Amino acid sequence: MHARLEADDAQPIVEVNDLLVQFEGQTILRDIGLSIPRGQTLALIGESGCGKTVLLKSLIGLVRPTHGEVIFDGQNINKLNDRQLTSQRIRFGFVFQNAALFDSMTIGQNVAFPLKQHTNKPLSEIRDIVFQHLKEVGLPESVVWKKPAELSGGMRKRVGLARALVLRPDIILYDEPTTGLDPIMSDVINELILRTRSKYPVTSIVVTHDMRTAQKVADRMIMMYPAPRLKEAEPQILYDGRPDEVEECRDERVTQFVHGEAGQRIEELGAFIGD
Ligand SMILES: Nc1ncnc2c1ncn2[C@@H]1O[C@H](COP(=O)(O)OP(=O)(O)OP(=O)(O)O)[C@@H](O)[C@H]1O
Repeated sequence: MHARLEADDAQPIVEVNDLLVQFEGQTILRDIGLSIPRGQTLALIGESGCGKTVLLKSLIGLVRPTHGEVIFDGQNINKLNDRQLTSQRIRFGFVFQNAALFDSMTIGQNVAFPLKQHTNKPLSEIRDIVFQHLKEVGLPESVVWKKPAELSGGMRKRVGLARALVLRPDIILYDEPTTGLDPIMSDVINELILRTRSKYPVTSIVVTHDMRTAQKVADRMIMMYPAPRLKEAEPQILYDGRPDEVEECRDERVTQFVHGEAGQRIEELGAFIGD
């Protein structure tokens, strides 16, 4: 039993092999190879439109690869039928950029929603789980009767995190968790990502444009580059390493991105400011 557990732990939770995704002949992802060990917190960075969301959607089977495969917990998700896919998808928790709460429901109903949809737990237990998770993300019990519109952006994000956690996911996908928040609330969210990881044995993928978030929460950082602008045979992942070692990367596309410098891009975009 013990040996089996060790073997399972050694197997990456996600493996992407030779992934190619094209839409109407346009290549968005090419030759992506990625192995994510269990428990890792991976920050995924890269400029707008480089394919981060398409990669996340590929991981959960919402985008079908043109070529290659995605293995989730030992199963090729591209070979699963709809029912099997749904049962795998509930092992993912999503924290969306805009929290994606149901406006017509109360906060309590929002957090309870996945439990009602996917479990047969009695209402009293659901209630307890909702209160416990609101507490974990630092929200008072009184928010349970409020509607999302009555909460600040930071509070809504925390409700989104509580909702993502109630089914005890194996993997959490955070989509730009700090976008639109002030620096203090951004740090609150970063702390919650870290605390979630230390409390639960969860694997996390954090899509972010915020270097402070990447450097604070992640064990590993990957920077993607838009496929159409790559040189032939160049890998699409330009950086794969520790966030705090990114300064040592020799590729100036990486360091410019990290420092927020336009570099060559201003010329490539054909931007014109009269001189
Ligand atoms: N279903 C689709 N059909 C056609 N093109 C698509 C589809 N989904 C995404 N794309 C294209 O794929 C490219 C990558 O989009 P994606 O949303 O993954 O970028 P991103 O890196 O997540 O950007 P952002 O940081 O702005 O969210 C874009 O050019 C987009 O227009």
